[in-house]
Amino acid sequence: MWRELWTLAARAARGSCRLCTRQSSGAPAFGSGATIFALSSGQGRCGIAVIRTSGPASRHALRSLTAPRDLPQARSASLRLLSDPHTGEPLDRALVLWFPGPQSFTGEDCVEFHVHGGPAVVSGVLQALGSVPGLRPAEAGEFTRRAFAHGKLSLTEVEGLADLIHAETEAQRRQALRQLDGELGQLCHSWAETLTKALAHVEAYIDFGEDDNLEEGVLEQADSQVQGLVVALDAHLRDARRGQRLRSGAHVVVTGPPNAGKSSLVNLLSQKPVSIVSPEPGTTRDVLEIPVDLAGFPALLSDTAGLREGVGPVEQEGVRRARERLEQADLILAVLDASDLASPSSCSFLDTVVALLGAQSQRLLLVLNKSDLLPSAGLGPGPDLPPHLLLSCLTREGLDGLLEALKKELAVVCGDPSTGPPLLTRARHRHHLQGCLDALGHYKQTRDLALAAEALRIARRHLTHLTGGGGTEEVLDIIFRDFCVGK
Ligand SMILES: Nc1nc2c(ncn2[C@@H]2O[C@H](COP(=O)(O)OP(=O)(O)OP(=O)(O)O)[C@@H](O)[C@H]2O)c(=O)[nH]1
Ligand SMILES: [K+]
Ligand SMILES: [Mg+2]
Repeated sequence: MWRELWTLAARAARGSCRLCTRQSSGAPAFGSGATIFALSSGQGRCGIAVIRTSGPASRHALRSLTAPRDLPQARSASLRLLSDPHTGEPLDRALVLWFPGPQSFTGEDCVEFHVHGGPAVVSGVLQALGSVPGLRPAEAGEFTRRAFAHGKLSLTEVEGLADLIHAETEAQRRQALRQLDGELGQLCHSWAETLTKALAHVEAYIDFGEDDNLEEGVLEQADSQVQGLVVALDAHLRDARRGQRLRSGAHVVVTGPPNAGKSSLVNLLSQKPVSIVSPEPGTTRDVLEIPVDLAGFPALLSDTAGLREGVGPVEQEGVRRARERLEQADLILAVLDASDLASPSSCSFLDTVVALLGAQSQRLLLVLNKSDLLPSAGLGPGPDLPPHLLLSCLTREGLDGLLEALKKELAVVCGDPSTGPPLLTRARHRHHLQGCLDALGHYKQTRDLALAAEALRIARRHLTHLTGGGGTEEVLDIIFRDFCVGK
């Protein structure tokens, strides 16, 4: 239905182009080009829906729908009767907000209509806007794109905004807000400034190297600036993709011998019956993945087949897949049956998998499940155990402790968005930082000053591209594709 509304509005907008009358308001408008409009709040029946416009005809659109009233005071809400500009038919009693540019989200003249969220009201207002000359429906991400074009947001801030809209966990929200605040962009700007200084020194030496007036040691200064930058960039790139994990989820893999309660744990953590649980060993055979919010961090939780040898070909394939998945894990949840620690399958799991993964320093939490089956004295004498947590999937005892431990581990794996330097959340960020670092490598190697200067320019260009300066259209298209219509 929403698509139909949209087509109607688009048609109304196209119709108005044929009639094309000039803007009647004599006041100078801020911004240029077409004026766009869209439903900016979520789709579907709701209490209040927000429709907004951006562009020079916003003022005219507001006047047309609220005639004969004056423009409301800038940036404060006013109650107005909206009616169709052609038929005069009342559409809704709504709050309207008038944001004259450049003090608006896009930097252009903008209007927000906060209307009642019924489909008929929304479609009526969209159609009315479509019939105002100079207005057309917005494309996906077009409001944000205009904000970027008018210097209201840098590219990393745009990405932060997209992430904020899509954020599903607390940690993602914090990270997105920091990026929206421009922290990563500011860091890149300060790095680019360092490079500009170094470049100025090298160029001065090229131009006036023979000149006695040139202060001593200009080249050495440039070298030490570059060296400092290399160290900083290196540290950022070595953050081991934490920011990307925070954006797209850490891989958390549940493993253990058959029947330890792996699937029970996956169901408990995801709060959904995603995996089949049964008393029969070998129930899970394929890798089962589910995105979850683990203690505020985004994770992709994988349930896997119980590890054992000498079973049928199907289960063996499951075991092979489980091992493969373990290699890609950011964090492993190793599960054992606490009441069955002396069994051959538990011992073999502890001796091989847990010991091996520990030696490879992969992050691992050992969970002893079914604690409800233990005698009241707790774990009896048994094998020497590495640090572990006791849990009962059945009674949920120990769940809080496990979530607390998961939170600590995931803060290491994903980076803690409340502290520390801004994280690189996208492959694009890494690409440009690596490009910058490579160019600085060339700078250090070459003995030719002209080539050294060029290397500094290339390095600086990578940093500028990262924040969207001189960005190519394709990059912009990819980034703005993440947005929905109305944003
Ligand atoms: N008493 C008790 N039983 C549990 C607990 N957790 C799981 N179980 C039972 O243990 C059995 C095996 O549980 P699953 O979750 O299927 O174990 P699994 O490790 O996924 O098993 P496979 O997929 O076959 O390797 C089921 O009968 C569960 O009900 C627990 O905390 N306490
Ligand atoms: K089972
Ligand atoms: Mg299972």
